[in-house]
Amino acid sequence: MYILVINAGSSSLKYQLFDMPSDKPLCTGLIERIGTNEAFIKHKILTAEPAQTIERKGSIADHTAGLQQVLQLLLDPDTGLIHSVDEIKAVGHRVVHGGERFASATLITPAVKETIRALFPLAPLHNPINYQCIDIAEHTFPNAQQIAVFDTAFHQTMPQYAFRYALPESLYTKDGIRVYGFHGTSHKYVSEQAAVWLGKPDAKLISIHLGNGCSMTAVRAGQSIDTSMGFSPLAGLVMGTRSGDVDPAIIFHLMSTGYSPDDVNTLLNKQSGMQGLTGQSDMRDIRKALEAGDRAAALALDIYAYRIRKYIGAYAAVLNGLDALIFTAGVGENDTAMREQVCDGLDFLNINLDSEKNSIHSAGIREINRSDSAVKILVIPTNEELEIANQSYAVLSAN
Ligand SMILES: Nc1ncnc2c1ncn2[C@@H]1O[C@H](COP(=O)(O)OP(=O)(O)O)[C@@H](O)[C@H]1O
Ligand SMILES: CC(=O)OP(=O)(O)O
Ligand SMILES: [Mg+2]
Repeated sequence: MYILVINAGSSSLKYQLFDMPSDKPLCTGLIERIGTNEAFIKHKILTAEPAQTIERKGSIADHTAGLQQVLQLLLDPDTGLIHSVDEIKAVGHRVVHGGERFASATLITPAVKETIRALFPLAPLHNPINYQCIDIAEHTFPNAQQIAVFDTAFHQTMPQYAFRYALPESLYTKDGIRVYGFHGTSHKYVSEQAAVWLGKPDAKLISIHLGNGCSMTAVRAGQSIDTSMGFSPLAGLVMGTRSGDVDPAIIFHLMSTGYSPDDVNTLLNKQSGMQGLTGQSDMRDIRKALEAGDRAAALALDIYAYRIRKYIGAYAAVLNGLDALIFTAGVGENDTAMREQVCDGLDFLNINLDSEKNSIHSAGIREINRSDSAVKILVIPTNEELEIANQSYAVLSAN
């Protein structure tokens, strides 16, 4: 059975076509820098021998335009993997915010769509895009089942003392103001891989997802017990364009100087983080700036790494011990220097990185700690699409 998975992030769209239940990927693709004139699509056909890659560069205005190009590639008379839309039996969608309603994946009904829409204000960079992708997929594949897999679901195991803010109770009970946490599909996937790698189902883990959005999760025995994003994906670590943690009083101060609520929202979500500190949000560009001697880039990288180290300390305390740190997502998997900087000076926690192992790139799971390090340091490529395909298949099997 063919399941198409659509993973729309804030600036990218990733997709994979799987033959389920064998987990076999037939094609995989990525669109990056959506919303710019330098967008590009990389579409890899894995059934060809050797694998064939089709690349296109140019302007892609938004996720809708991007997804339409993906559908053309899938249905292309020469290189397409499907000849009729009905070959795809289900479409699994990443949906970032599921509120408290969804602790697991679900079939998309009009009521589910309405809930996703009601959560737009809480995930303004994500839920509207996820909703658009669902609309397009329903239209393009009218006979396929549509399934939503939520970033928030994995974090529904957090204890109340971790997910509640110190605010009047009615703001939680009536208005749903609490920590939800995000990137749950990725944290779940890599923490399960780590537990298998360690041979320890009850492992104490800190999962560090560093993409455009960045978050960390403390995982004990396969369950999320705390996470760095909060009510929205704006809290916690320094990100590509998001500030992460700031003193809320800054917001009132800005508003007293003439910022509107919308201005502050745009400032913190789109003009802050690495973008605000350096003028660029993509870590590869920031690394180039650093090489060229840019002092703002050096400081921004220090702030980015320092924030991660603070959360490692906090989560080691919350877990009362630590078996492994996991680095994942674009920056976590690829940025050797950032992993080195994060782990430097954590030897009191028995976290000891091996610089040589850290600098070797290879596919699959890698252990980059010294052999005498009590805490393992793992690089685990995330695969949110595979996790979404598996959860979607499970939903279909149960219905
Ligand atoms: N080789 C690399 N070195 C450093 N950063 C990288 C590298 N490859 C990708 N990245 C960074 O990873 C980030 C994107 O990560 P990704 O997980 O794809 O994000 P998202 O899913 O949020 O779009 C970008 O900041 C990009 O610069
Ligand atoms: C929730 C979130 O921040 O997602 P992304 O990293 O894909 O923007
Ligand atoms: Mg992502």
